[in-house]
Amino acid sequence: MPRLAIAPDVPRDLDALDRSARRDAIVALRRFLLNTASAPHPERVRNTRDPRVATLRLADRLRGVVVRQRDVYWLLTALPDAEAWSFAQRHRFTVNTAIGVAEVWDAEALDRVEPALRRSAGSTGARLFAHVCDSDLLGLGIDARLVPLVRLITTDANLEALEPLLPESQYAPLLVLGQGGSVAEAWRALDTRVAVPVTSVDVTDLPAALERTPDRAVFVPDPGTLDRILATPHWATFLYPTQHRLAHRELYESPVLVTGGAGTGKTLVALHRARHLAHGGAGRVLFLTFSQNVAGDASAKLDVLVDDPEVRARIEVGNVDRLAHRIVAEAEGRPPLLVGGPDLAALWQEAAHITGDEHSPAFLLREWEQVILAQNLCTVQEYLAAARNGRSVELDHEQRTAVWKAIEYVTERLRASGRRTLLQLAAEASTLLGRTTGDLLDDEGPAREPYRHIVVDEAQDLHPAQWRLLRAAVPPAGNDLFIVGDPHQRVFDTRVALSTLGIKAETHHLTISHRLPQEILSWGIRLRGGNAADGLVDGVVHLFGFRSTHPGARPAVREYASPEAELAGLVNHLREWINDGVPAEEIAVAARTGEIVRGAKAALAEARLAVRVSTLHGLKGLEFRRVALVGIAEGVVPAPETLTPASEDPTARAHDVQRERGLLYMACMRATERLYLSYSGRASPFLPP
Ligand SMILES: Nc1ncnc2c1ncn2[C@@H]1O[C@H](COP(=O)(O)OP(=O)(O)OP(=O)(O)O)[C@@H](O)[C@H]1O
Repeated sequence: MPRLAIAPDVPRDLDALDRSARRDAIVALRRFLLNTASAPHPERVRNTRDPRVATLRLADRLRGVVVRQRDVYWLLTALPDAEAWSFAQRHRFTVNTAIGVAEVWDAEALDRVEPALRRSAGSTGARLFAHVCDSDLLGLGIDARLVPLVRLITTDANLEALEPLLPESQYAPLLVLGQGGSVAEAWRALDTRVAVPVTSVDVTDLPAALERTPDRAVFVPDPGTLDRILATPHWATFLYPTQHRLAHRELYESPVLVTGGAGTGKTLVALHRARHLAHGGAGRVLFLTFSQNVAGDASAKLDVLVDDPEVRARIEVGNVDRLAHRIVAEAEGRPPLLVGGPDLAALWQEAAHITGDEHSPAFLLREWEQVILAQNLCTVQEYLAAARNGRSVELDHEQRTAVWKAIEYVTERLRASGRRTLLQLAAEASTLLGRTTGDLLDDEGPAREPYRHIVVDEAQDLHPAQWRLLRAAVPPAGNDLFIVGDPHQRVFDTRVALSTLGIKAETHHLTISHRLPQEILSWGIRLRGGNAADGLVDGVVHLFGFRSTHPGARPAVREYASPEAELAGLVNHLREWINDGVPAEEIAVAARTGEIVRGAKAALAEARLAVRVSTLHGLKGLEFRRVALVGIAEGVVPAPETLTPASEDPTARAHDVQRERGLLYMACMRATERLYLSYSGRASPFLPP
């Protein structure tokens, strides 16, 4: 039986066909897989650079190009006859000598650029790779036939022009060396191309190389798998090498933390990891994300990703608040009551008052959440002795006693009315779990298994009380916690290093955004300030090396004379987008305040533009082709009422400003294609000049 591996271009090529040609091609591929009498036969092509190349006739005037070795056929593309023959003649195929991945070369194009490179090299003695010896190039897997060409490269521009002609496993190390990086740095770049680590490489074994190249080749064991691959998006089948390596490792001895900039595929890695763990069958998998909104999105993606209903049933999707709610409800026999925002605010007002208004309600709330609940301090003695990390205003013994009294006032009132906050619920739930054998974790009945694996998305915004709950919800063992997050996109007030909570995680970092065009990404980095962010990791996470795979349009920033003119401008802009052919459901509009959101909703409803409108927070974890952010004005972003007065606590204020900046940055980073921002009056101070 032939074994078929398909490249990511194949589903795209078939999608571009008319219906009947597509259907014929799929039927032909099914026959090929089943090796029936009517299956297409490999047909030799004259004058190929690689004798293993052949074509398969898939439909009328349509051919698939395959590279064949032993029983394996690597289907690269499906094209009209003449184009398929030309593709087959132009390309050659190799196995990278350093990392063992399969490589595709447009050899004809490389032959064509050689004379130009030789001419430009003749006019200067400068050589971009003069500082690198041949053995280092060869050691990095640079193809022996490419080395003479590399020696002709004189400038960065020469090298950049070669990018589209080279396999990424060749270009990535050359780029680093060309920019003056060391051989060790070039190795690190090459490492991003490794999905399956290898100890020794047999360059003659293409089938083995394909197994190590999951972004370029996926084996199709049966027609059912073929149908699934053709029916699902690229991300469901073809993970990029680092993503694949992270998601598919058999065993992580300790918890894992994957950080990375916006659109680097963290959520996709987390979803693939959940599938991998559920397939392993060692026990239930809990996939947690921050809000119910995003949980719905994750659940839909898992439905696409996991076709076996039994495996899918092992993965539960939720958010941490729901988990806490459920555990407390089950233990207490009824759903817990939550306190509403205005009632809680009133209680903090009263608490500030009874302690002589020495501290503002906001100060007391922060002290409660960031010191007391964060460290699970239960008595005044514990509080008096506790470290107050991140709080810059010193409190002496007497002041701490007064603050404790104020906090006790609020917690007593809550207790008396039987109400709790979500963080209290999380703390309560972890205490309850500590006393059970895990039966509180089960929806369906008592005495079932606790979770065996927890996968956490959007981890940057979890509070220590919530982390303690997650730690209690999964027994410490291999593959217990798989965590992904981006501290630069934090939108709440938590900046906790996992190690301080007893979660010693192995960390990994993703740097390539597959969502954002480079122009939006670069502009966003300027908005964010480019500086490091803390939280999750020990130390800080940098934006260094964060880049995109593709170019695009620069963000459009528009100033208007009045809020009314701004909304009229929004309507016009959205009409242009719709006229460009962008479906309304792929457009999002967002603003910082509920009032501006309401204004935008009314204006868009009147203009009959049915696009999604939300707060900036409401965009968390989502993505849209086009994003419009309105009211990005001074006095609105940052929202003044969320900022601690500098006179009260300058550190808290700096954190508040950074959180608001992170919120706007996160919202900008949702756009896959176009970003539009507008304001009336003066621009938000966060907008880069
Ligand atoms: N392997 C892949 N195949 C196809 N598309 C991908 C792949 N990886 C990432 N992408 C693209 O990048 C987008 C972002 O992926 P994802 O949502 O997982 O990123 P993220 O790092 O979680 O982003 P954020 O932190 O901003 O929420 C995907 O929706 C998809 O468009």
